[in-house]
Amino acid sequence: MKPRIKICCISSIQEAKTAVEHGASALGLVAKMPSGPGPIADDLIRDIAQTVPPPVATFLLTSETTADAIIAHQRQVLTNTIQIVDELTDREYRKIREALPAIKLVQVIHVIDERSVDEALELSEQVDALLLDSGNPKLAVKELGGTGRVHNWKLSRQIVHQASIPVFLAGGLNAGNVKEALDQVNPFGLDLCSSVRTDGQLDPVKLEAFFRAVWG
Ligand SMILES: O=C(O)c1ccccc1NCC(=O)[C@H](O)[C@H](O)COP(=O)(O)O
Repeated sequence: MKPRIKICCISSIQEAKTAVEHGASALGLVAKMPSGPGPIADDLIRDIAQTVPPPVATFLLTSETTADAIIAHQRQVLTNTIQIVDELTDREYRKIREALPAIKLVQVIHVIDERSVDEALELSEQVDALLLDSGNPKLAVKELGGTGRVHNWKLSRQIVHQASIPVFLAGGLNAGNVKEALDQVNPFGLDLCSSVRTDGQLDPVKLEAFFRAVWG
């Protein structure tokens, strides 16, 4: 099956249109974060999400860590998917589902060591998909994505093989390494931000090269 491609860090209606025209099946809209190149204002997330045609998914990337705050955040921006980039400290996934039954939930796992595999498999029971990324939530200034770094794909491969829900691979993917990533990890989808940008703007030439590298 052809891997789905999610283009993240979308920062304007025009970038959303460009990514969809190239074949993106999901767009990432990054809200306030402790670090990283992608955040935009909630009003802009809402404006962009409203222009995206079905069946393209709109992911709100939220750094909120409680169910109540995440529910309130989605209600401000009205995306059809929530990507939780940090730990949901109260583990109240069910509360989010009850409040927002039509909204899909994606949990990010920052793949660091063997414990990340256990964490991923445990949380896979609670959400619709996992996204494996290369951040580090333990740093004084948390890194929750957009690092441009790859992580240990052997661990990601274990998660993909053992989880019973779709898994996206993220972290430092580019046109030059994506074939190897697909061979090693075999994810349902790919997610990327840094490598398809030039001076912070989505670059159609880099986007084209990435899609060509994946789909031929
Ligand atoms: O880009 C950011 O600023 C960011 C900050 C915090 C969480 C997520 C963020 N970006 C969104 C993504 O999910 C990226 O696509 C993902 O981390 C991969 O990024 P990259 O390694 O740059 O391709």
